[in-house]
Amino acid sequence: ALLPILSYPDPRLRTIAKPVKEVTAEIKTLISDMIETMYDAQGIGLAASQVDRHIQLIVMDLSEDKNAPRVFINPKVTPLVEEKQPYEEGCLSVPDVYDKVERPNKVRIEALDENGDVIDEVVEGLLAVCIQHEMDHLNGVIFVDYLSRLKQTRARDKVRKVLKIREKQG
Ligand SMILES: O=C(O)C[C@@H](Cc1ccccc1)C(=O)SCC(=O)c1ccccc1
Ligand SMILES: [Zn+2]
Repeated sequence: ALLPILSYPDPRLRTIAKPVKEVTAEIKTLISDMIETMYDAQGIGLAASQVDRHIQLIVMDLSEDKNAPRVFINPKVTPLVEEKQPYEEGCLSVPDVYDKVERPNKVRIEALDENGDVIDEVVEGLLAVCIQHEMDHLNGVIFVDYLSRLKQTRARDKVRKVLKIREKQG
């Protein structure tokens, strides 16, 4: 089922997500709903925080054909390089706002997948950028927090406009 995505600056987006204790049937349903919602919103990632579920769960799909979803449960991300690179980021909770954010572009991901199996990978490039963006969501951080006050104000105004237009479209 499609889930509503919280929009910036909704305070619920600031909630700190709790670890997942057990991958229950309910969580498996949430995982498939999040994947469906991510594709519908044309995203490459989605954190449970964005659908108002405050558990440490991320879904991502960077594939061309949108047919290779990845699930990360209780993820831990460790930067492997000091140097930060800028990348033009967007966010499904801040629609139509894109801006450069500097992040390390090589990280280690330790997590569990949807079967409870261990994931321990070194990733670079967009995958590294995206997993850090999603991890931020689980810690109540939104990419606009890294931008200037002026850009944050513009982002708020932009989201308000986009939501009004979407409401009219029904
Ligand atoms: O809000 C989210 O977490 C999803 C977000 C993930 C993300 C995209 C790009 C850089 C960092 C994190 C999106 O999917 S935004 C929409 C999108 O598909 C996209 C935007 C910019 C570059 C590449 C993809
Ligand atoms: Zn986001």
